[in-house]
Amino acid sequence: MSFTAAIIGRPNVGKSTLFNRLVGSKIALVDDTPGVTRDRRPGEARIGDLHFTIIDTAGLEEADPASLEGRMRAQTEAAIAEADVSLFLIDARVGVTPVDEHFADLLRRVGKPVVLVANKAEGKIGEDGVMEAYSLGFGEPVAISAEHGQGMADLFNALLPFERLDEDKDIEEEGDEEVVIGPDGEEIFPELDTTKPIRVAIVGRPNAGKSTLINTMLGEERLLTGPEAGITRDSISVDWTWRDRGFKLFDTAGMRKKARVEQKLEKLSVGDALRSIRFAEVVVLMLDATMPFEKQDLQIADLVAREGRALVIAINKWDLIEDRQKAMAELREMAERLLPQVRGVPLVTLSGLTGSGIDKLMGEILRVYALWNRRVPTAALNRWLSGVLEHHPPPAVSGRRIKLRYMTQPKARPPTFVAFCSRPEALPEAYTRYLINGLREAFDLDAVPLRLMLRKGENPYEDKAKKR
Ligand SMILES: Nc1nc2c(ncn2[C@@H]2O[C@H](COP(=O)(O)OP(=O)(O)OP(=O)(O)O)[C@@H](O)[C@H]2O)c(=O)[nH]1
Ligand SMILES: Nc1nc2c(ncn2[C@@H]2O[C@H](COP(=O)(O)OP(=O)(O)OP(=O)(O)O)[C@@H](O)[C@H]2O)c(=O)[nH]1
Repeated sequence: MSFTAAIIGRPNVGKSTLFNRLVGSKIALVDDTPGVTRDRRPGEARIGDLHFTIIDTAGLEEADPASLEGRMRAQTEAAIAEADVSLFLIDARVGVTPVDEHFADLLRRVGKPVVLVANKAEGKIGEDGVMEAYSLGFGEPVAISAEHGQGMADLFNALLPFERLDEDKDIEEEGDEEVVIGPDGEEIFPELDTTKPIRVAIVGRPNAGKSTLINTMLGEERLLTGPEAGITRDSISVDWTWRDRGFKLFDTAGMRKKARVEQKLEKLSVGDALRSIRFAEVVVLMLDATMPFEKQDLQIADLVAREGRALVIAINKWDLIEDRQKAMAELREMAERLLPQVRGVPLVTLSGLTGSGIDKLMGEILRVYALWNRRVPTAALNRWLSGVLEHHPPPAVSGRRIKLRYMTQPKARPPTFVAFCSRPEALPEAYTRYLINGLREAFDLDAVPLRLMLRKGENPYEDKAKKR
């Protein structure tokens, strides 16, 4: 399964040329006259074995910034809306122009992912333009030459995180199944399907010991020998059974280093981590006990929280630690201080080399998986809410009390709650945090990310109740 990218940029930056390069057949017109191609055009693009849909927005008349309104804006907005990511092209030979800046504003306002691309970067003339592109505020530009096919490997790496695995959709769509209402009005939630393998990604910095752990689990040198280059990425996972429960284990960097020799993998990119996180239901972040909580570890933990996956932190190479009690106290302190966004996340010490601690790790994986799938009955939720409102009601903002009326959990994976509120936009952030922490405590939902959404409105079930 693939994703959609939109090529965005002012006329003549080389959008059609890039489109042709990626789609591989000359179906888009290329011309020196600005505005030569027309309308939005989708094509099936390919870089290496990365397949995706690309939308070209070429062919919009040159307009001065003031009149970026109109056709150009409408086309661009439509393309951005359709796409998972925008390839924002500038002309490295010209540098950043006011029209580029207007496109940048537009993209920023929409707030969807942007990959900044400095085209026509072949040779020396483009160098200044590439540097200038940083000023647009979309991070490091990917320097390419669409005409000469340069920079395609970098573009590949920049787009890789957006590739959607087949599993992605399943993960997102499960957990909001229809809830059956029983004879007494109580909700009957679907049972957790224990026949389905639990998808576990093992992520961490190079050398943390991911491959060693998986090899020990599997009891064979499987990762070191396979998989060969060219195997589809979707199938890079290994099946494993632990105490009658099926697992699919996934180790990106360790496996892909062997699978993709063309890629620079000295350092684990955020894109790599994001891929495995998306694949997983439970993510095991593996730290090296001799140098825990480095910047990259924290970044990965943050990604896991943002993607809403269940997290277990595995402290590996525990066999090397002498004063374990002291080390554990320090690790707990660090986790609390450095990772407030994943409060309560389990820390498991182990040695992938000797195999000690693996049972403990598996136990925690099962525990957080169950929590992550947890459904709280609406009645219990609202009983809890009325207690909260009594003891610690929302504050008054600009002289008026904010009313919270009703709460429900429409989905799990991760547990996601909706609260109906008279003025959601005015409810202070601190109060939302208070509610989330309260939910954690009341329903034993520590250790997994929780989502709380505020909706404007009354209790949606009140009318029904009255009618009855
Ligand atoms: N030097 C150089 N020229 C390029 C490169 N890519 C595109 N061009 C040239 O730039 C001009 C414009 O390219 P197009 O692909 O038509 O640009 P566009 O952004 O689609 O333009 P509109 O259709 O006007 O929106 C053409 O003359 C291309 O040959 C490149 O990588 N290097
Ligand atoms: N003492 C000790 N060493 C370990 C342990 N686990 C792994 N190592 C060593 O750490 C080094 C890195 O292990 P790998 O399993 O290759 O690490 P990785 O995280 O898969 O690394 P990449 O493939 O580069 O991402 C190897 O030399 C292992 O022998 C452990 O539990 N204890």
